[in-house]
Amino acid sequence: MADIIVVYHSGFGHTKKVAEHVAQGAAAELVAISENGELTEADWAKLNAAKAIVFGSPTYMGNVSWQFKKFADATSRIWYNRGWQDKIFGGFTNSASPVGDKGLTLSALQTLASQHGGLWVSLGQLPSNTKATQPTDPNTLGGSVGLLVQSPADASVDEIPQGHLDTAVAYGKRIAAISARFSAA
Ligand SMILES: Cc1cc2nc3c(=O)[nH]c(=O)nc-3n(C[C@H](O)[C@H](O)[C@H](O)COP(=O)(O)O)c2cc1C
Repeated sequence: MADIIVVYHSGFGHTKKVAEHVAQGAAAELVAISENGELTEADWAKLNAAKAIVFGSPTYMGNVSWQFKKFADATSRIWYNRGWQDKIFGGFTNSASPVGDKGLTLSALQTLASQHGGLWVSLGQLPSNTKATQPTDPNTLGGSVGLLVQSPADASVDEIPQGHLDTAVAYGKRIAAISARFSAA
């Protein structure tokens, strides 16, 4: 099984695209939360065996999607048994507005990781925030807690700004590098 799992929900494909880029950077396996907010038993086994878990959700109405929340609540038995204690965690969200209350979603992801006794990986990248900033630059949304991505409301899945996707790959690489440091020799 893969050392790193990116578990995500995506209603319309944009967050899936972000998840694919995080997974590319982390050499991770993707696990999709279904439209009913569920995982297969095989997927749960992958999460339980992973060294690192990366949570991904679109921001819907200023928080995670209900499907992601259903998944989060379904981890309560694992929480009780401390099944994910001391795993590495990261998280990302994607939404239409540059801000769009994405911070609340990231905070929910970080809190979920913390409830499980996890070690949270911040974004670890400087913001691109000068007048000269271009859409191809990294971290133009200035995230720090985790990865923020904007998919403008009229953007197709193929129109997510490249800089945001590059930032996703870099975040995945950081999670993999930190995970490797925590691996038993
Ligand atoms: C029910 C719903 C609520 C949304 N709420 C927000 C929001 O609070 N902030 C925001 O910036 N975008 C919001 N959006 C836009 C989505 O975050 C955006 O379209 C995102 O790319 C969807 O990702 P997905 O294709 O993975 O589902 C909302 C969209 C939907 C369908």
